[in-house]
Amino acid sequence: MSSQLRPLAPLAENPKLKSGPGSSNSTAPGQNSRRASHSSSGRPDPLGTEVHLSASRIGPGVIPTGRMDVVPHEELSPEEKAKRLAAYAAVDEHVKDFHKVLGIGSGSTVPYVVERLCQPPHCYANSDRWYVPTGFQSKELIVKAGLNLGDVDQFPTIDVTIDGADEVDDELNAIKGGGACQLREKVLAEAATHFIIVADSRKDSHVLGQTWKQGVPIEVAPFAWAKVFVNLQKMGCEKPTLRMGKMKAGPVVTDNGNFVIDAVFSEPYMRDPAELLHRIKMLTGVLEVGLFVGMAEAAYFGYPDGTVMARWQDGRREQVDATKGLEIAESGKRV
Ligand SMILES: O=C[C@H](O)[C@H](O)[C@H](O)COP(=O)(O)O
Repeated sequence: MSSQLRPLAPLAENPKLKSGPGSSNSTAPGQNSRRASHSSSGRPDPLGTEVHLSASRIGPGVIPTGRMDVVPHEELSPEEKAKRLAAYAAVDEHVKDFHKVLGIGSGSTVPYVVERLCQPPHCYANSDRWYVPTGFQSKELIVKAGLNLGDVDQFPTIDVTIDGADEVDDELNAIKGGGACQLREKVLAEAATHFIIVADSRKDSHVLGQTWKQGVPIEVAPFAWAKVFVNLQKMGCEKPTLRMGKMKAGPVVTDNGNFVIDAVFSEPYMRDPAELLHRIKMLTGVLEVGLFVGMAEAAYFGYPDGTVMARWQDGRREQVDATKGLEIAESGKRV
């Protein structure tokens, strides 16, 4: 029977693959053939290396349009409107034309960040700008919007990272990782010159743990999860839980192939997030903790009444105008 089967052509001899995406002969849409070390702005690639082809465009059937469909603002729920307004305000206040590398966070608020970045005036800088994702979801957002996709190993210094949060305290410390992205998110937050949080008003809190009741998300090496679990209990964690998948038997597996333990700590622990972070991180098997302490420069909270409150690390609070991009959002046009 095997004699009837024709052997597959080696990849290099397959004419279809020779000019296909990812081939070294191909000139895929967008920036595939561009060397980051010689960008049109003359800005050098931080590592002086050629951009990886795989980093430019991904996914079968993905057509980078450079455009995004915008849902008319009036069609959104009050919570979604609040997220959009917070995202628009943060982009308008913190992203400048000269910022050439942006970090894009994860969650349900961040799509509005990308939406605004695809609108005037920000979109005019996009051909010469690189976007670094914090996980699968934001990678998809970047690719589908037709933006230049980069990675943190190409751009270990990022101009601005904008990300969501599960809860933010009075000092802008945050719980993150509700979507299990905290490891990459923290790397991109740390790599950023400016790390900005966007959220709706439900995340605006005084002490961590007051509104986010499911605990601190901790990414752990799979083989070590039970050991970390027991050590968290010994440390005083009231209720560690191995996060389980939905529509999947077994635990959630992160974009990095790890597990997540959600660890609830009582208020005295949560009032000193720096100490708690340090202690959890010292447990062998822990890869990253979803406590972002002293990292955010500002946080933008959208309220259901259409206002946006910006909070700063020095304690300043100010209401900001978030309506600049709404003309486009209200029309529901493609941008
Ligand atoms: O792992 C996920 C992230 O930390 C998210 O940024 C966080 O869960 C907030 O997400 P959302 O904007 O959906 O509230």
